Amino acid sequence: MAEKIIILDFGSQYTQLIARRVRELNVYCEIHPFSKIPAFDDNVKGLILSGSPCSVRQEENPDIDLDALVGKVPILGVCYGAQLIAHKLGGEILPSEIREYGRANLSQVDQHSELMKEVNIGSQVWMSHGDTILEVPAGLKVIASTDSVRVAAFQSTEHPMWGIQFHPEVTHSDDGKKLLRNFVVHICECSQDWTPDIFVEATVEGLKERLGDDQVVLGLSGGVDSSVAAMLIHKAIGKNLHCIFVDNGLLRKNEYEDVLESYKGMGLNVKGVNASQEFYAALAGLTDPEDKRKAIGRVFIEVFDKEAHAIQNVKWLGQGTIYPDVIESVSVNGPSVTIKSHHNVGGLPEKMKMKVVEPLNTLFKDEVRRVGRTLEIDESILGRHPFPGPGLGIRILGDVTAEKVRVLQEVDHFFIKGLKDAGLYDEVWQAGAMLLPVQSVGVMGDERTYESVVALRAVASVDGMTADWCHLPYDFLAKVSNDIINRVKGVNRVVYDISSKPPATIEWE
Ligand SMILES: Nc1ncnc2c1ncn2[C@@H]1O[C@H](COP(=O)(O)OP(=O)(O)OP(=O)(O)O)[C@@H](O)[C@H]1O
Ligand SMILES: O=c1[nH]c(=O)c2[nH+]cn([C@@H]3O[C@H](COP(=O)(O)O)[C@@H](O)[C@H]3O)c2[nH]1
Ligand SMILES: NC(=O)CC[C@H](N)C(=O)O
Ligand SMILES: [Mg+2]
Repeated sequence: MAEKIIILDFGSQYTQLIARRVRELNVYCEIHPFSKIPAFDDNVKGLILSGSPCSVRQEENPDIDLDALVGKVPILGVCYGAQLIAHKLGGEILPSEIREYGRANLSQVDQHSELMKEVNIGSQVWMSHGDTILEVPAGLKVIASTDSVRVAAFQSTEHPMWGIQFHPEVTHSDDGKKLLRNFVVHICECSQDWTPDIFVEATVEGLKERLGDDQVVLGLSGGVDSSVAAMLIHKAIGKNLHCIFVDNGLLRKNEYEDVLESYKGMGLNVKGVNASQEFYAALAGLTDPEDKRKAIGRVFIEVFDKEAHAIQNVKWLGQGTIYPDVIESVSVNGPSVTIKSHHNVGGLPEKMKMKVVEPLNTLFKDEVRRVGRTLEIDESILGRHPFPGPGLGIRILGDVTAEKVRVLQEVDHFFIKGLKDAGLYDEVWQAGAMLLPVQSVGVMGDERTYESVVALRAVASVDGMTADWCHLPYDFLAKVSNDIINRVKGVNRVVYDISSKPPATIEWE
C-alpha cells in the first residue's frame, strides 16, 4: 500500500480541499473524523489537523489525545488545528478584536523553518477565523506573522509539530502549495509516487485477490464513474464481470442506444435491459421527491437482482461510488442529515446476499477522470457531464409520466446540443433542464397558449459538493430559449436558474 497522510477532520468546510492539495502532490491521503482516529501503521507519514467551525474556548470542543500522537509522525495544525495544539500546550486563545476573513499578508517569516522554506515575506495568505492565538506557550516558537496576527504560524521546539492560522489549501494563499509541499515532501518525506498508473496497478492487483473467480454484476450508466470502475474490474477479472445498463425510461433522448454504442470496442461484457415500464409503474402517483427517489432506487436493485439470478452464483455488486459520496455519509458529528437519498448509497437489502465492490471510493471526480485517461477510456465518456441515476425522474417536478419524459427529453436535447454547438459544453460542469409543475399563459401566432414552463440549469463546480450557476452568454440563452419554445410542443416559457449550491442544490429534487 501507498504511503499516506492522515487528515483529521474537525468539521471545516475546507477539509476536502486540503486532501485535494496533498493528492495534487502525488501523495495519497485520507480524511478521518477526529473522533475515529485510525491505527497508524508504517505507511502513515504525517498528520494534518483541519480547521473547524468550533472554538477551543467552548465547552466540549472537538478534542483529541494529542499526547498519544506527538512524536509518532510530523503534525501540522491548520487554523482550529493550530489553535488546538497551542491551547493544549497551555497557550492563550481569545476572540480576536477584529475577526479576520479573507486576505492578509505575511509581514514576518522565519525562512530557516523547514515549513516556511521559500515562503516569501509579503506573501498573501487567506484567513478565516474569529479566535486568535495571543501567546504561544513554552515549547512553541512563532515562525510567521501578519500585521494583525502575531502568531500566524508556529513550530514546536521539541517535536516535529507545526501550526498555521491561515489556510494554505485555498488557491488565494499564494505560497500555500509550497508550504504544503514543504510539509508533505520535505518534512514527512513522502516519495510522491501516487500516480494514476500506480493506482491502476495496485487496484487491479487488489481486485484480483479479493474477487478471485467470483462473478460480479455492475450497474453501468454511461457516466464517468461506473465506466472507470467497470474497466478496473474488467482488467482484474475479465469475462466474470457482467455490466448491466438499465433503461429506466428516465434517460435522455437517444441515450440508451448511444451509450450501448459507445461501449462497443471496449471489450466489456455489456447487457442493456429495458425496464422502463417497471420504473413508470413504481413512480405512478408519486409526487414527493424522496418517495420518488426511493422508488427508483428500489427498482434498480430489483433489476440488478433479477439479472444476477439469471447469471447464477453472483457474489458481488460493483458500483461507481466515489470519495465525496463516502465523506458525506461520515461527517464529523455522525451521519449528516439526509438532503437527498442518492439511489446508489445506503447499502443493499439483506436478502440479496451480495457484497459491494467499489474500487473508486477513495477518489475525487477529477482523479477518476485521470485514472480513466490512464485506462485509455474514450474522452467522450470521460468528458461527459454527470447525470444522476434517477435521471429525468428527479427533473420532472411532481408526478412522472411517459409523456412528460418525452417533453423533457426534447428540451434537454436542444439545451445540450446548443451548448455543444456553441463550444460551451466543456466549460460547464453539469447542465440540464427541469420540467416544472406550472403552466403559464403565452401567445403563439395570435393564439392563446397555456403550457408548461421549463427551467434550464448550468453549473460550475469541481466535485458537485458546492456549485455556482454559469454566466452563460445572453445571446446563447436567447437562442436556446427560442429553439425550445418553437420546437418542443407543450412548452411556452423558459427560465434560467441562478441559484448557487448551497443554499440550493444542483438537481431540483
Ligand atoms: N441507467 C443505469 N443503469 C445501470 N446502472 C446505473 C444507471 N444509472 C446509474 N447507475 C449506477 O449508479 C451509480 C451512480 O450513478 P452516478 O450517476 O453517480 O455515477 P455515474 O453515472 O457512473 O457517473 P456520473 O456521475 O458521471 O454520471 C453508477 O456508478 C452506476 O453503478
Ligand atoms: O447517481 C446519482 N444518483 C442520485 O440519486 C443523485 N442525486 C443527485 N445526483 C448528482 O449529484 C450531484 C449533486 O447533486 P445535488 O446538488 O442535487 O445533490 C449532481 O451531479 C447530481 O446530478 C445524483 N447522482
Ligand atoms: N477556520 C477555522 O478553523 C476557524 C477556527 C475557529 N472556529 C475560529 O474562528 O478561530
Ligand atoms: Mg450518472
